[in-house]
Parts: sequence; structure tokens; C-alpha cells
Amino acid sequence: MTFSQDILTRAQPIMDTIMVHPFVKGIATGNVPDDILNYYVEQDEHYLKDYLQVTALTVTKTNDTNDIARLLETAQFISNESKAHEIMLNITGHHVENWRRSPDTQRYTDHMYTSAYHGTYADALAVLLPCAWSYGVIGRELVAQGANNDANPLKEWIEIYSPQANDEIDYNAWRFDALERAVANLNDSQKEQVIQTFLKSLEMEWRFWEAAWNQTQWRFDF
Ligand SMILES: Cc1ncc(C[n+]2csc(CCO)c2C)c(N)n1
Repeated sequence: MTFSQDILTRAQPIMDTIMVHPFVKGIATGNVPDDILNYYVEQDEHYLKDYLQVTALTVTKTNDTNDIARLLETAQFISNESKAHEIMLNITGHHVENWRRSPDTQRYTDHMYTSAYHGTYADALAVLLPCAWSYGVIGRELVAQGANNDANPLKEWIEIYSPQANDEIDYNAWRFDALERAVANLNDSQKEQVIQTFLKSLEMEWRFWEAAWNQTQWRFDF
């Protein structure tokens, strides 16, 4: 079994649970309450900024010029993410107000920074990977279910994340390939550490949907 196959096998129960999360099922039917969409976008604005900065940190951890170029390309996909936010905000009529970071957003972004800053190149790749991978699975499966129909106000959101037939490069395949190369010289306990980093990020993805669904806030105002 390759390293990637091992990760994907261990990731499956978490991914399956994300697919049946009420927020994700709501995207499939186009029915997500406005407050939940607004909370999600407000928190995701924080998340995306940090995702970009952690990508920049990851760039400094490799000398492979092809990987560096790919990482910089993925940073440019952030414009797609802004489009995804716009689709949700057009439904609710909300404008981004820069709400404060929720406890779950804080925990996820702290995990990203810590792993990328203190870890190996493999840790940095692993902490970023569940973000793009899980959204790729969501997009692909919702399209397979026919959820991107004209009656769904989130149709375009779904299509942003579904792999397009005319995509020249399969970035998630590249991400796993880069990870495979990055772990090649690590020992077993370092490899297990990388898997833990990946799975923790994937659980944080589930928690991100969950936090929006429950509108989770800090207990105190300060
Ligand atoms: C919490 C959270 N997780 C994943 C994404 C999706 N996403 C963010 S950056 C990126 C790769 C470059 O486009 C992808 C797919 C999101 N928006 N919010």
C-alpha cells in the first residue's frame, strides 16, 4: 500500500461523515439558512488568508522548483474562493463585516501554522491537503448526485469545486504525489506524524461545517 493509499483509507470515515453533514446536504438541495451561510463566509475569509500565508511558508520548505511553481499556482485559485463566497452572499444579501474568528476557526488555522512552521515539508503539505481534497470530493459527489441543477441557488458553488473535464492539471493528484515524494526519506514514526497532521486537518474541515451549522461563538465577550 502506498503512503497516499494508507492516508485515504484512514481518512474515509471522516470524509463519509462530512458528506452527510447537514450543511453539505443543504448545499446539495440548495437549502441552507442565511445565518449559516453568513457565518461560514465570515469565518472562511479568515481561513483563506491564513491558507495563503501557510502556502507561502510551505514554499520555503522545498527546493523542488516544480513544486514551488505548483504551490504558487494553487495560491492563485483563491480568486475562485472569492467567487464561491460571492455566490453565498448573493443569496443572503450579507456583506462581509470581518466578524471575529470563532474558536473552531482559530483552532484550525493554529494547527495549520504550527504544522507548517515547526514541521517538515511533508507536514506542511499534509496540513493543507484536506482542504482542497475534501472540497474536491464534495464537488465531485454533488455533481454525481445531480445537485448542480438549475433549481439549486448553490449550483455554481458546487461547480467551482467539482473537477472540470478541461482542467489541464489535476492539482489534487499533484498534491498527493508531492506528499509521496516528501515522505520518501522519513522514518515510520515521522510518517505517522504526517498522517496525524492530515487527519487532524480533515477533522477540522468537519468541525468548520459543524461550527457554521451551530453558529459556535466564544463563551465570553472580550
Ligand atoms: C475551511 C475551508 N476548507 C476548504 C476550502 C476550499 N479551499 C480553500 S483554498 C483551496 C485551494 C485553493 O483554491 C480550496 C479548495 C475553503 N474555502 N474553506
